Amino acid sequence: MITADTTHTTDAEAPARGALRALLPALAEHRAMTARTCAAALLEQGSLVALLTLAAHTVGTAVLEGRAPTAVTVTALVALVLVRALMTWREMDLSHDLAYRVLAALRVRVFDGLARSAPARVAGRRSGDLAATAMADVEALEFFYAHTTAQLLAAVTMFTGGSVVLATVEPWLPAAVLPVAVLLAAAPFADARARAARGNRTRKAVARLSADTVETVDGLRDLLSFGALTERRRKLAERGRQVGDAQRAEATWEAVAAAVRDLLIAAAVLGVVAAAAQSVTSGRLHGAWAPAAMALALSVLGPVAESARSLSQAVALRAAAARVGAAVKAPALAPPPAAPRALPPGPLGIRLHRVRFDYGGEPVLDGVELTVRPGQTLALVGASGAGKSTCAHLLARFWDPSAGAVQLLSAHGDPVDVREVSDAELRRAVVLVGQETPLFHGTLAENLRLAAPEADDELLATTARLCGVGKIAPMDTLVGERGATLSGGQRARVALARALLVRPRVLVLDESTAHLDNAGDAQLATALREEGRTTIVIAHRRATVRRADRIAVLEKGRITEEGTWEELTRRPDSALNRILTTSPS
Ligand SMILES: Nc1ncnc2c1ncn2[C@@H]1O[C@H](COP(=O)(O)OP(=O)(O)OP(=O)(O)O)[C@@H](O)[C@H]1O
Repeated sequence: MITADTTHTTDAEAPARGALRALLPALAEHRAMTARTCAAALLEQGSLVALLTLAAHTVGTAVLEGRAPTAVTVTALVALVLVRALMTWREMDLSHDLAYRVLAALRVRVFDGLARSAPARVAGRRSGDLAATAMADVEALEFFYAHTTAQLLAAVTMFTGGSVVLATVEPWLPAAVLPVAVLLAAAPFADARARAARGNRTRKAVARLSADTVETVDGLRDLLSFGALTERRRKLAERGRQVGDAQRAEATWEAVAAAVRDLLIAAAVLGVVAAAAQSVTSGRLHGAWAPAAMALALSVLGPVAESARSLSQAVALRAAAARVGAAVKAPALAPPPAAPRALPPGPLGIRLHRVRFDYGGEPVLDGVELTVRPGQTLALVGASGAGKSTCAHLLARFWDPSAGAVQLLSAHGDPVDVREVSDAELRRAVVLVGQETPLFHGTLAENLRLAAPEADDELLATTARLCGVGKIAPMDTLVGERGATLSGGQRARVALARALLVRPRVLVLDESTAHLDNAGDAQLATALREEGRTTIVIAHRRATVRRADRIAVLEKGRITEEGTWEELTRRPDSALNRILTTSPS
């Protein structure tokens, strides 16, 4: 059973808290680099804190005591400036390097997740939406990996160290900065739910815009011929506005949060100034420490505020993190066997045994019983929506039946459940060719070799000739994205040749020749028959059905009729005759 995709939250809903935490283990795979990044962040922040504090103390001493700074002090200040500059570069370089490495691995995992759950889960979702998860969401997480963890660690360390120094100078000075630091640190979590929900709204809006844009580009020809471009443009503009509105709402709240942060820091610095002034006037503190304490407070609170801002932004990324996490963890809908069984050698037959299947609602297949002997060609016939393609997808094990079994039969009739066969062996044994088999941007030869990269030029040429691909264009011709430079019939020929290169023992043709004219269909049928493999042909064309050794009719989720063309067409009231009345010749 295939259920609807549940990885998405509604617009207003905040995604689960754990979504961001789940991103952390990816850093563990780059422990050494994470440690170097943290060290660089510590040195970057530490050098600035030391520089500002020492400079303020030096100026205070110069003003109050009329003493010029010593050579050691000047050297220390210059050294701190250099360290700060060096570490700013180093920290940025390392944190981005780390983030890009993590993202590169994450992109592969998202792709693996999509591949694992394809096509069942993918079928229910729009390609633009999937592209948004694979690209935009992963990209958005760059901020989390490059600007959050190391900086937060360094900010906490600097603040703790700075508080200790302040306490050494004057025991109650930290009292002015501590409450502010706590408030700054708590702020991102105070409205985390609302912030995550706002982030979710933005990501949803971006995903919808992406899905509509991809659909528009794909369907440009039809939109143009129906004169529907203006309406589509209006829809895209509306989607763009929705993205803008969602982003504006985020920016507005971010601006308010920034103002509150600045206010808190200013209050803390004023508190430190007041406390230091009090201590200086009462004689407990040397006057030079007043500006130094102020500089110290400011320089340790700055990174805390910056980390609070980063955390706030990271909270808004929960939606992206949740979508990426769901894609990475997507379970396999056709899980691999624990102990794979080898397929018997020789020709393979097929048996669908009491197969039931549904897409989450009413059963599409409800006890299908069908056997195809090794080497036989069977035409599977049925009205539109009867479940023929679903049978084909079960045979290719895109997904598994909810009851019953899909089996491959040895020449002696011994069955092997496709669930027991390794993915690699099954892909070599059973090949499905659909009506809209996509071609990829590249040459004809590259498209043919997709399924059999090891195929040599001779085999390639023979197969291409067999399927009439040789007449289309030279093998090094670029076919354009999705085979856009080829006609429907030419694409069908390439798709069939590509399938034959695998030398499958079972070939499932789902309306694969529907784009061909009758002569082309007949020529390909001859080419395929010569190969002598077991074939299931799903077709509406009368001539294609007629050529099969046997014909099975699928109705109401079951095989209701089976026999040869002569047997089934002899009876005027047969289901086949009924279906063929509305089929092309
Ligand atoms: N991914 C899917 N999710 C939900 N329902 C689906 C999905 N794919 C197919 N269906 C439904 O399952 C039923 C059988 O579809 P299927 O494509 O197997 O029919 P078919 O006999 O191949 O039709 P056609 O001859 O028009 O290609 C239809 O009602 C269809 O709407």
